[in-house]
Amino acid sequence: MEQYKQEFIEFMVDSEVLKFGEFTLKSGRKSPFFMNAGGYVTGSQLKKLGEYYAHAIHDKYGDDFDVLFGPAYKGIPLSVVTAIAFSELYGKEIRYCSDRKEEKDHGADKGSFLGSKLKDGDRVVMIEDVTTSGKSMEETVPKVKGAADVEIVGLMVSLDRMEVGKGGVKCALDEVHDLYGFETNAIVTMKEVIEHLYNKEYKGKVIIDDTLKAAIDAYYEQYGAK
Ligand SMILES: O=P(O)(O)OC[C@H]1O[C@H](OP(=O)(O)OP(=O)(O)O)[C@H](O)[C@@H]1O
Ligand SMILES: O=C(O)c1cc(=O)[nH]c(=O)[nH]1
Repeated sequence: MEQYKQEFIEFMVDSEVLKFGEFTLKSGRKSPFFMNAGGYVTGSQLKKLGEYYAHAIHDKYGDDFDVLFGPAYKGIPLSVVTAIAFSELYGKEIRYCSDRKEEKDHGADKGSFLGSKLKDGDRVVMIEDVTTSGKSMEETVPKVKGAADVEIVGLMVSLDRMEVGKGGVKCALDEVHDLYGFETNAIVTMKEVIEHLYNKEYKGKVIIDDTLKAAIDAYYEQYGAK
């Protein structure tokens, strides 16, 4: 596994963003792990997070795009920190845009979006923390396409949870690709997280031990891509 992937996994652990326990997901699935991107809270964590995303996006999609779109809520800080990092690292001014979960009915920014207005001809990169079942993309892509005549270049998530989409067979990220025709990529996959943390000491502690690994395996029996 590449060095930056190992560093990113350790960054998630150090930032207490990668959690193990019992969590109910947006899709209703009950998962023994959860990546809480809302847990990046300090200036230096957010700066680093933006840099990881900017590198990954530049690597996969280049810089020929105009807007980073992050779905509410956690996509809002993700798109903001990545737009800052992109300008610092690559000297390219990318605008950020996000949707609102509730429509705003007053002020100069009424409507369902915040940040930059989407314009005809914009090339858009979608940015998310995770795609689990694809539900969020299913809700967001029509909103983005409905706002202007834009082209979605691709989606970047930080963790590919490697779960089936709503079709029940393919990985959700592949399903999103098939459905909408844009590329989907992740900084790291859950397989890489397990490879890096299972039965290995990190800062004096084994984070994924046999018991936790068994719970993760059972989860993948049910929800892993077939
Ligand atoms: O692929 P899916 O099954 O849709 O799951 C992934 C989505 O679920 C979470 O959003 P959520 O709305 O729960 O969180 P937030 O409001 O904290 O961003 C996450 O941020 C993704 O957007
Ligand atoms: O599917 C989800 O709701 C979900 C999974 C995850 O790992 N992190 C998150 O914020 N949401």
